[in-house]
Amino acid sequence: MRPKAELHLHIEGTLEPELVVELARRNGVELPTFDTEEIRARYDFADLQSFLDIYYDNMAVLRTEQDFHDLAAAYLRRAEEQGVRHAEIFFDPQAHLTRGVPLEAVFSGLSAALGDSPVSSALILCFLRDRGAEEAEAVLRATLPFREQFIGVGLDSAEVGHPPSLFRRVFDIAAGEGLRRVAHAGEEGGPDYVWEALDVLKVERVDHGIRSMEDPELVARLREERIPLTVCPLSNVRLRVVPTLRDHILPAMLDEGLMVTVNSDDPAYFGGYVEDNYRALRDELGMTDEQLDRIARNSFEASFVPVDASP
Ligand SMILES: Nc1ncnc2[nH]cnc12
Ligand SMILES: [Zn+2]
Repeated sequence: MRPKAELHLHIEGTLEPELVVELARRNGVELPTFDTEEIRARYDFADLQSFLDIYYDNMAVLRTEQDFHDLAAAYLRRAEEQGVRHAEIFFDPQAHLTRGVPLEAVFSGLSAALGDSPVSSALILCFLRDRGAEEAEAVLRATLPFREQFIGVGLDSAEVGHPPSLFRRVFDIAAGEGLRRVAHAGEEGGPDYVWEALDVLKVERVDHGIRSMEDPELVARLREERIPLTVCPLSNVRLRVVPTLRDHILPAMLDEGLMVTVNSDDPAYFGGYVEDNYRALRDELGMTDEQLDRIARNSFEASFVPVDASP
C-alpha cells in the first residue's frame, strides 16, 4: 500500500459507534440508543451542520484521560493499516471544555496514545469558529501551558457566517507562539473565505478549499505559492458538498497544478479512512496510480513535521 501522510483528520471524528457504546457504558452516559447499527443509520447528513449536531452529541461519552487515549490509539491503529506514516491530528478542546472536561484529560490522553504509536504524529488545536473569536483567544491562552504538546492551530465547525477574518487576533497570537496555522475554508463557504484565510490568518495550508476553483485568480495564487489543500473526497460526498464522487473537482485541481492532498476528515462518520478515500478515487473516479502517487508525495511535502516517505 502506498505510504502517505494524513493532514486533515479530526480525532473526535474517528469515534466509531462501537466506541461510543463502550465509553457510554464505562462512564454511565445515557444514549438515545445503544445499538450501533441504529447509531450508524442516523449518519445520513443533509449538510455540514446536520453532521456537526451528531458529532458534538456523540462527544458526550468522552470524559476521561483514558477515553481520549483509547480514541487516539484506535485511530492510529487504523491509520497504520491504511499506510499512514505520519498524521497531523486536529482536536477540538472547546467541545470538551464546555462539557466540563479538563484540558489535562484531553492533552494527557491524546499525547500518551500518540507517543505509544509507531505512526509519527502531531496535534493541531482547532478553534470552533461558531463559538466566536473571544472564546478562541481564551482557549489559546488556557492551552499555552500545554504548548509543547501541539504544533499548530486550525479553524473548524460551521463555516458560513463565521469568516476567517474574525479570527485575526487569535491567529496572530498563535503565530507569535511559533504555532503553525491552517483553517477550514472553501468547504461550504466561497472563495472569499479562502482569500481571508490566506491574507488575514496567514495560513500555511487550506483545509478543503475545493470552492477555490470558482475563482481563477485564487487558483493562480494557490498554484504559485504551492499552498497545500487538504481535500476530503468522501466527506464532501457525505456532507453533500458535491452530489457524487464522480462530480468531484479534485482531478481538475490536480490538472491546475494545485498542491492537493487526500484525507479522511471524520472517517467514523463518512464511510472510510484515508486509504478508502484513495481507493474510491481510483475505483469511482478513475484516477490513475500516477495521480494518486503524486497526491501521496504531496502529503509528505505538505506535512509540518518532516518524515521518511520511502516505501
Ligand atoms: N468537515 C468539517 N468541517 C468543519 N468542521 C468540522 N469539524 C469536524 N469535521 C468538520
Ligand atoms: Zn475537517
